[in-house]
Amino acid sequence: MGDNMSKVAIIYGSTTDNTATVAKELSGRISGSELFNIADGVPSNILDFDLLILGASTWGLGELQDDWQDNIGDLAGLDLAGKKVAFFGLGDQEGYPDTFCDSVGLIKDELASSGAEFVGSIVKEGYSFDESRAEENGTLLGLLIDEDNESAMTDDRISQWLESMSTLLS
Ligand SMILES: Cc1cc2nc3c(=O)[nH]c(=O)nc-3n(C[C@H](O)[C@H](O)[C@H](O)COP(=O)(O)O)c2cc1C
Repeated sequence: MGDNMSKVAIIYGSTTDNTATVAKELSGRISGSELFNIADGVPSNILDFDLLILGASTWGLGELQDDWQDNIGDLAGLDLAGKKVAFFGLGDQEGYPDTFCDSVGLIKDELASSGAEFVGSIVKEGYSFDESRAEENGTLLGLLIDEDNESAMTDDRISQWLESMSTLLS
């Protein structure tokens, strides 16, 4: 690993472990990345990282996962100028087709004036939801995973997303 490699933090919030599982998978596939649970608060060394990969599930009807809800204000209060931020979200397209992975869009909105540059959007292909705050103009704001209905697609979705991120991760 060279000195120029981006330092990557993966920060997740997860209620029933699905987002945690994907976060761990990403962490295993992004060499040198560090993994944090937002339930422990915003990492004290967060400003040491170049790329923050933020992962959240969606609860209620389009609501932010609880641990993110408790801590998003602290993250949004930081100056993230010069940082890149990417997203992944866990949701249920069949049960919640109008709020699929909304948490991703909610976190992005909270960070709108943080100075961060948002990266990791990907073409929407092969999903079956109606509406999502994680979608902007036909593009997905990040990696969206549906463990409830399409767990067999998770591995490929992760691989395709990491491939699209490869220049940022090298
Ligand atoms: C009560 C309840 C509400 C939910 N609301 C949404 C929702 O609005 N949008 C969505 O995409 N998924 C929703 N889900 C699905 C979860 O986000 C999904 O199961 C996810 O994988 C959970 O991830 P976690 O275990 O990391 O918390 C809901 C699930 C439950 C049980």
